[in-house]
Amino acid sequence: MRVVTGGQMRDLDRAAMEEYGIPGLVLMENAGLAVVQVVRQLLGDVAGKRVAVFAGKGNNGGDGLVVARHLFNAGAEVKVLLLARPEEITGDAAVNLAIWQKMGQPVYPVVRGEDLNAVRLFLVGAHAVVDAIFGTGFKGAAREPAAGVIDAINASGKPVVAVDIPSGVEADTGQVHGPCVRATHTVTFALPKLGLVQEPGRSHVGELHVADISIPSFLLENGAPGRYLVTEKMVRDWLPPRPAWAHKGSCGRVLVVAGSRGMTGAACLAALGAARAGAGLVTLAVPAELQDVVAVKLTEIMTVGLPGTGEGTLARSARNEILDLVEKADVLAIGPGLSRHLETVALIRELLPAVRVPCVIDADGLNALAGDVQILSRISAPAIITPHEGEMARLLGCPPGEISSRRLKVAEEAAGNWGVVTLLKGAATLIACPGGTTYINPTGNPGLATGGSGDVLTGVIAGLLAQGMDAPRAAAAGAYLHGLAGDMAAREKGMRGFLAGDILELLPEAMARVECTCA
Ligand SMILES: NC(=O)C1=CN([C@@H]2O[C@H](COP(=O)(O)OP(=O)(O)OC[C@H]3O[C@@H](n4cnc5c(N)ncnc54)[C@H](O)[C@@H]3O)[C@@H](O)[C@H]2O)[C@@H](O)CC1
Ligand SMILES: [K+]
Repeated sequence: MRVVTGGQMRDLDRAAMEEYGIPGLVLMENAGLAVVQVVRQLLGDVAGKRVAVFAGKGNNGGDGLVVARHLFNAGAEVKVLLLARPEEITGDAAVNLAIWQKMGQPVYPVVRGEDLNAVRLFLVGAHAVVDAIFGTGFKGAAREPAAGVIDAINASGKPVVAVDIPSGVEADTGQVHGPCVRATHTVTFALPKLGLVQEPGRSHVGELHVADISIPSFLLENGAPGRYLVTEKMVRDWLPPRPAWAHKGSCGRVLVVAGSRGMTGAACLAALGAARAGAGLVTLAVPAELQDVVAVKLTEIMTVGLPGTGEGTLARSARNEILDLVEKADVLAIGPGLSRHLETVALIRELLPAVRVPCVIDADGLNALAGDVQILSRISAPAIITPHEGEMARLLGCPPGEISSRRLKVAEEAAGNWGVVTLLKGAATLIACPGGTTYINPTGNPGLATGGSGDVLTGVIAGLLAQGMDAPRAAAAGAYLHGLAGDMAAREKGMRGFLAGDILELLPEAMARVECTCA
């Protein structure tokens, strides 16, 4: 499903109105009706229920006035609290305000500090709150009186249905710079906005509903490069079929180059991730002194010992042996637990430009490139990098704190500049592709912040690549399935304590769920 900025949504609204003649009032009416539907789901019969509708001075407030009218007609006791003077309301919102007033219904302006007492009083008796204060036109931090109203709504503990976006979230970034409504439900119109699927905005959304407001569907999903939320259906459609005549040689061979003394777990988890994702054959190559250790840990994975340094890391002299192994593989996954030993760093830097199969580069495979990141542009095969924010900061040579507020921009610039699929881990994981498409992954939970989780992801992506998926889809589907397995682990074992091994255990079930569910 496509995800848009506020500006892109305005363009779509405008196209619907100007090119197709759909009046703005019709869009606003449909928007309001969609919100009413969710309020009805929440309250059941609305007759006699008290609903506080907070309306701002823009079109989001206009939507709120439509909601108020329909709830009133259904018998609800509706209070409209207007965060503006009535004369400040213009356009379609003013039409809906006039209708409301002609129906003999009052509006309660909230424009001064002392009006907040009345707001708190209304909230005490309310069964539900409709937040139509700010929509896609909001930027920065809410000023008074909206700031105080938002705090009062949150303090009330009442269920809140946000109109289009919780007030206080910036639609384009998900940034929250001041007071922000914590919604139980958000009804967004036509397409999700970027701010609804990126933190910290995402945590304010509650249950997300995407409502049709009659914008022609071909305007919304035109298949052009853009930002897309990964859905279960997309992953199902992408997963390569496994034909009846499949044999292990036809399901892809993955070579995992990973591990160092003290970091054998990372190597094993990556190898198992590839196998669990369905790769036919997986070979794990580690420094020779570790081969016996990993061979004991792994039953289904083949192991190879490579020349090592005195510190138990891969030696520079391993280059040719690795390239020979790569020749026999369909995919290379490199990086988990390799260490930052100078010789190993040199090996990685020399090796990558010579690789001719699709590869996934993670962890120390990426750390090795810090300071010489242009090596990525010299990889001739499709490549996927999977940094977390710290690794990305190292690659870019900037402080780690500078990534989190502009994750989307960072990932998209990296993909464009380096010509590699860039999977930036975190909530939500982003997969930016050199072709201009970015996928946003909705699955996963904070429990995934556990050692080894990223190594499993590297393996899963490599396993999907080996089965014939292209790099963007393998990365996006890998993130989706890995997050889904994490969500299942959280449900089964509790979010705080599940381990990377639990993600591995649940991957087959996550894939089965995606493959079997009907559209
Ligand atoms: N035809 C359309 O464009 C449609 C728009 N719709 C609704 O309209 C919304 C967008 O409407 P608008 O563009 O009027 O914008 P908003 O309704 O989001 O209103 C923005 C208002 O808030 C003010 N504002 C911005 N930042 C502020 C801050 N930090 N503190 C205090 N005030 C601030 C602005 O000056 C502006 O008056 C959508 O979110 C959606 O709910 C829907 O009715 C569907 C159709
Ligand atoms: K809102």
